[in-house]
Amino acid sequence: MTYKYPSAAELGALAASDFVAAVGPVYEKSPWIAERAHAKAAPFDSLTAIDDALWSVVSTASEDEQLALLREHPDLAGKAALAGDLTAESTDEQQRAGLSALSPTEMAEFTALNGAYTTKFGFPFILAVRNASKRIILGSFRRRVGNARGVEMAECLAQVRKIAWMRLRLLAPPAPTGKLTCHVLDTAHGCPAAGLPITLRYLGGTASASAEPVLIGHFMTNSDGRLDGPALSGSAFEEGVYEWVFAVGEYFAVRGTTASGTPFLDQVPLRFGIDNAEKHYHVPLLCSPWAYSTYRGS
Ligand SMILES: NC(=O)N[C@H]1NC(=O)NC1=O
Repeated sequence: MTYKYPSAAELGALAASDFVAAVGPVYEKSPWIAERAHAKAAPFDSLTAIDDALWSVVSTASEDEQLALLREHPDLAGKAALAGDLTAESTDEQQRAGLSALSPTEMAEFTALNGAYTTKFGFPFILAVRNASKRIILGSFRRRVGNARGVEMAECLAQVRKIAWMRLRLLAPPAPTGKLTCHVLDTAHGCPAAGLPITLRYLGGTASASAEPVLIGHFMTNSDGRLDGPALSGSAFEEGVYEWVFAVGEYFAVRGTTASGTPFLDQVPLRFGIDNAEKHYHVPLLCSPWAYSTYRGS
């Protein structure tokens, strides 16, 4: 597999002006951060090393500089966004979160919250929204506007670092190493659920995704209650929202556990988010004809 992107080490070895041109935008309209990090600690051999060096500049900057950094951020669904006046990075993030398609009621709430928040704290509300949904964003906004200023200053700086990390990863995407697996256990009989049909669909890139689901495949658990291999791995495994549908009713009907022709648990849908496709996500299901539970396994 070939990448059109530089490796993290190539990015970290760039001369000062090229480094600032490439990495500068990860902190919104604040290239001084990349400049100082390069002067202090280049070259860097990994994205983590770049992230640490950038953050060390931000965390040791004066309070005035930190405030200036926060104030470079555009409001979420604010005037700049409406006027199409955002940086390329912010445009992408706000669009992916569905903020460019708000209903009039949602828009009115964002406008009111943006006003109340900025009046109270003197800087804009900041949240890393790339993989968030508008409901999650609004929930966080309503809660955080009630916080004390010191708490919000620290939270906004932490969010700014998250935004920078997500932007950094887009500059030099890591080789895909993650995978998705599952395991079904029959808690009515105390054994693996063998021969249980499962469907997997991809619902889109963000938690607000409402695009047509994409069928990834139909699977059947083996004698150990697992799939024979990962349902997704490598470059096919993308961040976003997925849904398993477990045919629990059919499984118990075939085993004769369900007396009635209308099982209580029929299909069990399980919608889950992947926010780091470099990781292994193991999604087990424990089920009986009457109950189920799940967790993020390993
Ligand atoms: N205000 C604010 O949080 N802005 C941003 N957050 C984000 O992820 N992209 C932005 O533009």
